[in-house]
Amino acid sequence: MSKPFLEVRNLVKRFGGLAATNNCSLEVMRGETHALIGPNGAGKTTLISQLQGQIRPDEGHIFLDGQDITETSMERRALSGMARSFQISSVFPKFTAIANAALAVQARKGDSFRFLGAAWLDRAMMDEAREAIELVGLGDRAEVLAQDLSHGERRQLELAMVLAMRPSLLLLDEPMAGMGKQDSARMTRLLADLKKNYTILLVEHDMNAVFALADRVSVLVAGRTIATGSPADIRANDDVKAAYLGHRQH
Ligand SMILES: Nc1ncnc2c1ncn2[C@@H]1O[C@H](COP(=O)(O)OP(=O)(O)OP(=O)(O)O)[C@@H](O)[C@H]1O
Repeated sequence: MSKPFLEVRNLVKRFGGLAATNNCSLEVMRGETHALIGPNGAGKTTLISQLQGQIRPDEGHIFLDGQDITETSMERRALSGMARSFQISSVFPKFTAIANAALAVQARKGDSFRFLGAAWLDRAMMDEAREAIELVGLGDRAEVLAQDLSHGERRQLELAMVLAMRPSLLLLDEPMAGMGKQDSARMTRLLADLKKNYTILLVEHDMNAVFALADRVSVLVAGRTIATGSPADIRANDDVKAAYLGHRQH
């Protein structure tokens, strides 16, 4: 059996008396699309924040490609390929889609977002930015200001910005949030295409998307992984069914 690309071992994060992740363990194999599901408040976002390095665990370890990164800074994790989807708030509304993607390329090259230097004077960076924009299907919207994009298109732009980081592991926290049926379906198709080339950890409430995309699914309940398996296994798992009873998803 090959080693996991991402391994989470007994992660604990407490907020006061509440353990948001409570001895959480998880393994994601290289090339896999692994979905993380669970009722509201189960600790999914807290787990992703610990993987990204934004929140430090109280206990436990995180390994990326065999390296213990539990104490590694968020910046170093990003540079070593761990990329969380940008939130809409990190998109610059008055910049074009492609300029936003260029800033993400620039960030990968070690410059801060704050130094808006000459990102768009650098031909190579612009080519990379265009490639990312085209990968997410926004090629013909490249010159549109981010503020004039639809909600769905802005989420596509966030994805382009993550891809511009050349990630080895994509952490996607609810990429379909706030989307209508049509946009969700488009994002699902886009991710189905991307999953061929990336290792993805996907947190998502949209079960149609989860079951369409995931190679394996882990179920988080009260901060702990209660089951991991194929989508078919998870659908049939009695513990999972019980955990969801009374927890309607939004
Ligand atoms: N910064 C914080 N301070 C205090 N409590 C927090 C903090 N962040 C999260 N929590 C609590 O930790 C628990 C897990 O929250 P988290 O957002 O990780 O769950 P989730 O599974 O992502 O939920 P959802 O599906 O609703 O997004 C919740 O009870 C939440 O209220």
